[in-house]
Amino acid sequence: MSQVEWDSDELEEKPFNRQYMKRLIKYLLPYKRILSIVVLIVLVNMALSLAEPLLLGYLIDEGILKKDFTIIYWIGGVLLGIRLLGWLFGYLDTRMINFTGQRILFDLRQQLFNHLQTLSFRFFDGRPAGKIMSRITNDTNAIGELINGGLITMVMEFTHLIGIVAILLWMDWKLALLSFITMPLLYLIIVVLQPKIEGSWSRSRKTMSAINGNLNETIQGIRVIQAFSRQKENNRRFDKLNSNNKQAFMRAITLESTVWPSVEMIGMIGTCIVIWFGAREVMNDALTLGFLMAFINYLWRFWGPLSALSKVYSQVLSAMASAERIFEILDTDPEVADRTNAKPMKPIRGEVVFENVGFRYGDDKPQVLRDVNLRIKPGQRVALVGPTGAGKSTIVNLLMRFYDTTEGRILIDGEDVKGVTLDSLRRQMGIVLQDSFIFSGTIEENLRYGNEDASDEALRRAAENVRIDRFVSQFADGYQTQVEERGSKLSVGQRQLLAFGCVLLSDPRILILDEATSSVDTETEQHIQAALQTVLEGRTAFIIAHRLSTIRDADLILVVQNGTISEQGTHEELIAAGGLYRKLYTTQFDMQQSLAMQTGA
Ligand SMILES: Nc1ncnc2c1ncn2[C@@H]1O[C@H](COP(=O)(O)OP(=O)(O)OP(=O)(O)O)[C@@H](O)[C@H]1O
Repeated sequence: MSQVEWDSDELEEKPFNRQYMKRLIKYLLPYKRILSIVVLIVLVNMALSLAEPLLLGYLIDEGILKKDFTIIYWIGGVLLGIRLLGWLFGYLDTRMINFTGQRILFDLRQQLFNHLQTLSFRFFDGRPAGKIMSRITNDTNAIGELINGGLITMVMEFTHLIGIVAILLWMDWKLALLSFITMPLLYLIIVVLQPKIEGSWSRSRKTMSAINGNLNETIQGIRVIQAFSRQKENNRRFDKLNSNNKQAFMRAITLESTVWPSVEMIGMIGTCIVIWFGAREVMNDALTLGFLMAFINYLWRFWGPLSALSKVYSQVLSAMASAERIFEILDTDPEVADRTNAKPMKPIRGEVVFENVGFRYGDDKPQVLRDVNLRIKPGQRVALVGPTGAGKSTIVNLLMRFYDTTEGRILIDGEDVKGVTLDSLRRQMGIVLQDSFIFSGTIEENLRYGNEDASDEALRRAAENVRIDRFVSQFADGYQTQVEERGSKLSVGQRQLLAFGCVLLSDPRILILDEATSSVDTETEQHIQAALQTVLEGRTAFIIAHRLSTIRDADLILVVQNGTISEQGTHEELIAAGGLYRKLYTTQFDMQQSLAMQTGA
């Protein structure tokens, strides 16, 4: 599978690829019965509609010219019947194909979503969330459109075209060939201009997605925009994008409005040749009037399928681009996955050992950790400190098995984490990130995120222990209050407390905590610290600490520097050692002192 570009502008069309088409057709197989019925109905409908001009010719020759009203009534009735049947078949077809198309879309989207959730962090690194989302929505839609409309149009219009050509040749091959004289001209117009039209539609769509991207960024960043008074500059940028879109659209529509009328014009030349030649034949009694009318009627029907097919073709090409992107996701295997002989992790006591652990985020990326050796006893409270980018988060990422070590191994209670099932391991571990993620739903649902079956009593106790009961009771709906995605209804401190509550309820044996850097008011800070003491009790804990004052009583402090543990010990030991920790501590301490003096606290 080719490497699909994620950062650059994604191509909207790709050449026809038989392999992708075969894979796409596999999604149709479970519905082959219903699809065969659809195709059958389409073909019957097409045959009925193709009979119309012949019936019309018969009506003229045998009914009108011979003044036979029985034939006129009969043919009129049959034509009406054909249209009625056509309407009924069309209705059935549309329903069936839309139903099947939606089922296939449903299957594809579900498969993608399920697969996406199994993918490792490395997949998401460097792949913008917006683009992943667009793959699941836009790209599946493009494929859905092809199935819904495209494939049936293709079958229908192709048989229509073949049917028309066959009937024309059968009726009078010389006259048919004469009317095809203009074909090369037509071919030239379609081949040269149609890609240009598609190109300009594609530009129009691209400019539209630029508008969407800009809108998205503006809404997400509205606070920063207003804070920096950037509205004017933003308006200018948006204005440019907006007029790009307008121009692209106008060009597309101008081209489109010239091509099809010219195609019809050329078609008319063919028809005129038939009229000039055919009329003479009718006058010489070599052809009947009804025959000529039927022939011309078929000629007029020729352009519809041609235009529909050229549109379907570009639909196929854009579905190829979508298929490539979708299959790239489906073909990516999760890097961190259960080994075939993985066993469930026993109930964890909490001993953690790092043995010569080394790590890099990618083969072409620099070494981030090297020779990390640690031995943590069950229940120990470990603090990780060090400059930004030193590797603290990486250490906990490895412990959670978000990534696998590239060198060395990590043992929990003597078990190599790579040898146990991910589910059994992660269920016994908990993590609270700096920016606690709140899912849309109620506060209770968020609390239960790690343990849906917790009793109401346990929920209440956890909430009290982390002191969220106080602010929750102020909401009219209490624990049933709906919180929005990313928890914008809650303050930073409240979100952190909620995340603690969730972790407490899921009762992990090893807890990882990325201490919030954002400052909260002193009272919330005290709440957080008190809640933290409860949450940490009886668990092995790793705390990535930014405020060194909060970790003075940690059992072990690890100083991470350039991907290695440069110092380790208790606060007193490290201060006495006079290394980096002492430097960091005294700098922070001095800063706090001077801040306190300035604010008069
Ligand atoms: N997903 C990633 N892909 C590639 N490189 C990464 C990734 N995450 C982190 N890094 C790199 O690994 C190094 C260590 O990063 P890490 O996040 O572990 O540092 P940290 O000590 O936690 O920093 P901070 O205190 O700022 O959070 C950095 O140089 C960073 O650029």
